[in-house]
Amino acid sequence: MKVLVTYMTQTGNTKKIADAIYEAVDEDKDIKDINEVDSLEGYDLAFIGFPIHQFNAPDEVKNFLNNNTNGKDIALFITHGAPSDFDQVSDWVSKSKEAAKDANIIDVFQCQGEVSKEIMDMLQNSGDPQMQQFAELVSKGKGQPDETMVQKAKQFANDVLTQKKAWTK
Ligand SMILES: Cc1cc2nc3c(=O)[nH]c(=O)nc-3n(C[C@H](O)[C@H](O)[C@H](O)COP(=O)(O)O)c2cc1C
Repeated sequence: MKVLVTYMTQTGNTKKIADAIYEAVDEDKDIKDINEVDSLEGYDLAFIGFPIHQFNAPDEVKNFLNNNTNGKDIALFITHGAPSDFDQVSDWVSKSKEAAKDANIIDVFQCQGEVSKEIMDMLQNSGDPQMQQFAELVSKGKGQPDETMVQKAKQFANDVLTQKKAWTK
């Protein structure tokens, strides 16, 4: 089986999870920035990771999912500034999955990722109480994804592979 791990990252959080997944995969495997991937041809399974931007997958990721995942077995991994159990996270995940609606999405991993200082400053200085409240919420994610999350991501990768193998038997 040939496996691809591909990701978009700006500050390294999603790449940290990508590296953990790649390490856990005990198959013929590649890891690539999403900008280096032209298609999923030749891969039996792709793990596709990205951060949430403005409550959704970034446009370039949505385009990639729309254009490349039709009929493919994929698993998504998503990082965001909010805590994992924040009630809006499931909405953001659903919206992201919508962009890959013609894929077979085996599973989705999501976790908190520390928000860059630039974004924190922007939220704090916005003058918008809702944004400032959000800044307070995401400030608790300093140091995420941590080692516990890295281990969870590895477990996720193993579980996805087990499911994929069960189907292709
Ligand atoms: C432009 C921008 C928009 C963001 N919007 C959200 C958001 O809507 N919800 C959220 O929880 N985090 C948001 N974040 C935080 C990132 O999703 C989070 O820090 C993520 O882990 C960054 O991943 P990366 O280091 O791989 O780029 C945003 C970050 C940026 C830069």
